[in-house]
This record gives sequence, structure tokens and C-alpha cells, in this order.
Amino acid sequence: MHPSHLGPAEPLYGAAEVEAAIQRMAVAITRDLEAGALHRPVVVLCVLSGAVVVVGQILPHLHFPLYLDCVQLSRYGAETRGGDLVWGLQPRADLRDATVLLIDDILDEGLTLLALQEFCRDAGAAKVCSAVMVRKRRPREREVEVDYVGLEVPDRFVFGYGLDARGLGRNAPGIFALTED
Ligand SMILES: O=P(O)(O)OC[C@H]1O[C@H](OP(=O)(O)OP(=O)(O)O)[C@H](O)[C@@H]1O
Ligand code: HPA
Repeated sequence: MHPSHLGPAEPLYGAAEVEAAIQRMAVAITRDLEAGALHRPVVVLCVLSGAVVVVGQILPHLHFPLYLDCVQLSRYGAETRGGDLVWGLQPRADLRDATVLLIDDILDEGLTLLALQEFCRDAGAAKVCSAVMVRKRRPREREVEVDYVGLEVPDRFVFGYGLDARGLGRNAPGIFALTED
């Protein structure tokens, strides 16, 4: 399906490629976290709203005890340029001494993930791991540590698989780049 209501867009990855990348991340995450999770379940934090699709897909492939919680932090809204970070939901889970796995749809400038990693450490997490479905190939002012990356995308505004362009396109069954933003 070409999401023509969003204007001209170029397909970057089809559904099968995205799902295979999510599956590969699940295997690596399970390998790294399953032993520790037998002592204490991992807290998986879904970064709303964009990560709902990747989290929904990855969860059945994570083979260890976990709690699922959500956090909401946004800085794009209806724009294709990031602004100030705006907090929505804070997680309800107790992060003290926990292993936390942050899952987001995209690493772009990296400010969202940096803020969330700091939030988890301030809340007393023992270990903070981060997974993103896609990482944008671009320079960043601050280095961001990310443990698991599904796919790389060019430095263009992308949508699909949870990623939105001005609020639309989260349901597109693949990853597309806007031709003009
Ligand atoms: O690396 P950054 O430049 O900080 O951008 C990445 C963040 O931007 C998007 O969220 P957005 O603010 O659009 O909220 P949404 O998830 O509700 O779409 C995306 O879901 C990431 O959380
Ligand atoms: O390219 C993007 N697409 C959708 N959401 C985003 N949030 C940061 N960058 C992007």
C-alpha cells in the first residue's frame, strides 16, 4: 500500500524486512537479558506513542520474565522538526535496582532517548538498555548509547510501523521517507 494521503513518499523497507529486523533484535535482547531476568523481571518501557507497533511485535519474541510499562515523552507533535521535550506519562513501575529496557521507534537527534536514559538512572535503575526500531544516519551533537538497532534510515523524515508524519502514517505497513518535508 502506498500511503498517498501523506504526499509523495519513497518506500525504504517493506513489512517483511521490518519484522525480520525486529525479530533479530528480540534474539539479541533475549540472549543478553534472560539470565538476569530470572532473578528479577526486566522492566520494558514502551515510549508512547510511536513505539506501540515495535513493542507489540517484539514482546512475544522476548523469552524471559518482564513487566511492561509505558512512558510518554514527545518533541515533534505535528511538526517534522523536533522542539522542547514534553512529558506525558511517567512509568508506574518501580525502577529502583531494576534492569530497564527502553524501546522506541526511532533514534533521530537522540534527545528523547538521552532524557529517558537519564530519567531511568535518576529513578535508581541498576542497568538501562535501549532498543530502537530504526536509527537515522545523521550527525548528533551528543553521543547516544543504544544497544539494539533494527534498521538504519537516511536523514529524511520517515513514517510507518508506528512512526508518524504530522500525526498520520503510523499504520503504514512498511517504512517510507517523505519526498518533501
Ligand atoms: O531522537 P529524537 O530527535 O529525540 O526523536 C525521537 C523521538 O521522536 C519521536 O517521538 P515524537 O516526539 O514524535 O512523539 P510520538 O512518539 O508520539 O510520535 C519518536 O517516537 C522518538 O521518541
Ligand atoms: O523521521 C521521523 N519520523 C517520525 N518521527 C520522528 N521523530 C523523530 N524523527 C522522526
